[in-house]
Amino acid sequence: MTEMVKAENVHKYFGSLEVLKGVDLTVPAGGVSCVLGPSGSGKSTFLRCINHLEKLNAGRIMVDGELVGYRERGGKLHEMSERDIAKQRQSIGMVFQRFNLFPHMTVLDNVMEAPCRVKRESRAEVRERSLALLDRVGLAAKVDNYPGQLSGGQQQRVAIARALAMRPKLMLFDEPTSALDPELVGEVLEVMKGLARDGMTMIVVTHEIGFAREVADEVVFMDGGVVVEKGRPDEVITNPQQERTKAFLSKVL
Ligand SMILES: Nc1ncnc2c1ncn2[C@@H]1O[C@H](COP(=O)(O)OP(=O)(O)OP(=O)(O)O)[C@@H](O)[C@H]1O
Repeated sequence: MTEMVKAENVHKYFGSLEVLKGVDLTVPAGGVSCVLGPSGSGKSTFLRCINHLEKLNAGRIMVDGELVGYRERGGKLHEMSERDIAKQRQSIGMVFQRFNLFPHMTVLDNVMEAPCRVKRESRAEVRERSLALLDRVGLAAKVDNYPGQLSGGQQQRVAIARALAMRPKLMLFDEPTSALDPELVGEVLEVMKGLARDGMTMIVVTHEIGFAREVADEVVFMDGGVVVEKGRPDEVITNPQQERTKAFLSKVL
């Protein structure tokens, strides 16, 4: 099994508040992990540590065999150079609750922006790839529109295409459907299911239990900065063992 993500004993503090208290997670290449848990349990912070948006205070994270961050408790952080961080971030796509597209740029230009600016790839190549990606997320007819002309679900699909345009080896989703009107959630989840079928490695923080049940290879339940329980969906969702998992699921199911 090739490990795409291996996180061990990750700790994160904001001031004196310990938000991650020793989180472990392994995702094999091509695997999908869905992270569930109540608000404030540290799910977003954990994703942000993987993507260098936060620095961990202790523990270790590897992505595709390369170190993201490492620190012995109380010791010095293994510092990656800014250049190595930038390079690694290019291989990790992230989709947030809020899509933050550039409002003054067309859908196509939003998708092309990062590969052209950051990777300096040829515009012609990026354009072809971006058009194919927009077709894949069902937005071939909208490439010349501006984000403000699209629904929330369409904008989130653009955000997914934008992340994919960088050809990531790992996709992180942080509650990608939480800001959407209920009738628009399904179209975004369908795109994500397609990605999973195509073998993309994904970590998905979500409250969509049905999606987790259908798509996840592993479901991870976090509460209070720790992984309370993890396993296959039929274990964690259908037959949870821990009281905290049962209490959470009884509220959301
Ligand atoms: N930059 C920050 N500075 C201080 N505290 C923070 C910061 N980011 C997050 N926190 C706190 O860390 C805790 C965990 O937040 P986090 O967003 O990781 O949880 P979550 O499980 O993703 O919750 P939600 O489902 O509401 O997004 C919360 O108490 C939050 O207030």
